[in-house]
Amino acid sequence: MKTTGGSEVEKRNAGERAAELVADGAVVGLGTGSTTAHAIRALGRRVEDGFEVQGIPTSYQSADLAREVGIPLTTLDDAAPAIAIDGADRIAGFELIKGGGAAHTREKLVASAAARLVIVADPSKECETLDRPVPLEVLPAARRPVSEVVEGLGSTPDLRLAERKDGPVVTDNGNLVLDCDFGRIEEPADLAQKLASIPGVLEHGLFVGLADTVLIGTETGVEERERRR
Ligand SMILES: O=C[C@H](O)[C@H](O)[C@H](O)COP(=O)(O)O
Repeated sequence: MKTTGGSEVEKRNAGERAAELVADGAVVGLGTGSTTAHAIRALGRRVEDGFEVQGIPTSYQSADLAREVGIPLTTLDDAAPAIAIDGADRIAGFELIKGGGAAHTREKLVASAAARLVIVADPSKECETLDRPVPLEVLPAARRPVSEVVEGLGSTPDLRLAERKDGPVVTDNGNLVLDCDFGRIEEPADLAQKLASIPGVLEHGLFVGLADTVLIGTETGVEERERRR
């Protein structure tokens, strides 16, 4: 259920601008997805030019790409990111739905540890009110009980199926993903709290109060928004 409606130029403009925001010597959280990939490649080019950064990946995808472009990797055990760069599936102001690539658990961990979270996206991700299914990463043994609780909250959970294998998507952490459609989410903070309290839910894809900067790439440049604290 990836929602990658934007053009590569829009994504690249956002990603490359985010890479410019990284200071020499910084530890950077490396998000997942097609837009963040542009930021990782741009950071790799800066590293080739002598820039020193260390990346904390949020998935196999971002770790492999970082290695490919020469970004040294570290972990949250060893370093705290000054900045994290990540994509989003839906953006309403500074509130997000993430997890279209099933990476939202580690993405939220790294984003929460970072001093600044920069979101990169194309204009197709923007909306007035969050309105897409919210991914939940759930322990395999918790699929049925979690589904029942989520149904009680007014959603019909949908087990995410793999595209190139029979059966479900299995996350990088060995769990399942339930995509839960709540319609228009008028109170994301309230829903986030309810989802976080369900036993067996590792993490949900609502990111509330985490994003500091939103970079929307366009065909000709980047629109930048900074959250006032
Ligand atoms: O699990 C995946 C992530 O939350 C991605 O950051 C999100 O799906 C956006 O990906 P993309 O930039 O490819 O649209």
